[in-house]
Amino acid sequence: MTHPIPFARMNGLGNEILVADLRGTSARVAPEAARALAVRSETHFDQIMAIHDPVTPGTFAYVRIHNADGTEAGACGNGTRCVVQALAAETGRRDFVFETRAGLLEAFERADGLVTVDMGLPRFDWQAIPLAEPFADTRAIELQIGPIDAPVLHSPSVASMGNPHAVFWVSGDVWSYALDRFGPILENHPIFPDRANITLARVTSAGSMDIRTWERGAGLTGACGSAACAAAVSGARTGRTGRTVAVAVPAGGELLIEWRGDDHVLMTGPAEWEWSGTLDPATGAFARDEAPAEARA
Ligand SMILES: N[C@@H](CCC[C@H](N)C(=O)O)C(=O)O
Repeated sequence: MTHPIPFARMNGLGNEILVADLRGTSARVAPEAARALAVRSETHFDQIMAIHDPVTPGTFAYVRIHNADGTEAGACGNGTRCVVQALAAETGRRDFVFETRAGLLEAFERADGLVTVDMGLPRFDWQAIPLAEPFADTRAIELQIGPIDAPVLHSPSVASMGNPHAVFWVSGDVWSYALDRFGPILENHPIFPDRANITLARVTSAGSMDIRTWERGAGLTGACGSAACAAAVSGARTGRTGRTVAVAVPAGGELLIEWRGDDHVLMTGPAEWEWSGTLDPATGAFARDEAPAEARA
C-alpha cells in the first residue's frame, strides 16, 4: 500500500458508506479504487464520503461523494450523517458546515445521537434536475415503463436535492415491483441527461410513506437519504402528504423529513460505525484495523 489513509465502514440506516479521511493530503479517491472496493464483499459500499481539507473559509471540510460505479454525486444524506458522527467522535464538536459539489451543507449531531442534515432547498425546474426537455409542471412528468396501455410505473414527480430524483407513486407494496429490472432502464432514460435516482413511494398516511430506491451509480440500496427527501417534498407538493414525513426505508427504520417554511429540507436519522482500516485511494487496496469493536464503545 503506497499512501494509506484512514477509513471507516459505516452505514446510514443500511445505506453502505465508507468514510475516507483525505485531510492533509492532495490525494483523491480514484474511480478505479472506488470500483475495486465496491466489488469486494468486505468493503462493498453504496457511497464513499471522502473528507478533504476545506476550500471555502467557514467550512469544516470539503466532502467528495463517490458512487460504487466510480462516478461522483452532489448529495448523499445518509453518508453525510455518517461523516458527522465520525467527525463528532473525533473532535467533540456537534455542528458542522461542509462543502460538496452541490454547495454548502449544515449538519449537527443531536443529544440523542441522531444526526440532522440540512439538505438545502429542493429544485423543481426542469433545467435544475436536469431533464432533457422542458416540463412546465414537474409534479408529474410524462414517463412510463411497461405496456403502453397498461404501464407498470408512470408519471413520476421529479426533483433535485443536489442530485436528480424521480419518484414513482405506487398504491401497492413497494416490494412487489421489479425495481432491479426497471431501475437501470429508468436511471439511464434519455429524459435524464445526468441519469437519475429512481424511487418507488407508497404513501401510508399524511405523515408517512414507504420507499424503495434504485440509486444512480449504485443500484438497489438499503436506504437513500436524498431520495427520502425528494419523495417527502414531492408528496407535499402533490397534496399526498404534509410537510413532515416519516419515510420508511428498505433496510428497516425511518428517516424523519421536515420541509420547513423557509424551503430548507431537514433529514434526521441514525448513523452506525462498523469497523475501521486504511486504504490506498489510488488502487483501493485496504487493510482492516486489529482493534475489536468493543474498544470503541
Ligand atoms: N445514498 C445517497 C445518495 C447517493 C447519491 C446517488 N447515488 C447519486 O448519484 O445521486 C443518499 O443517502 O442521499
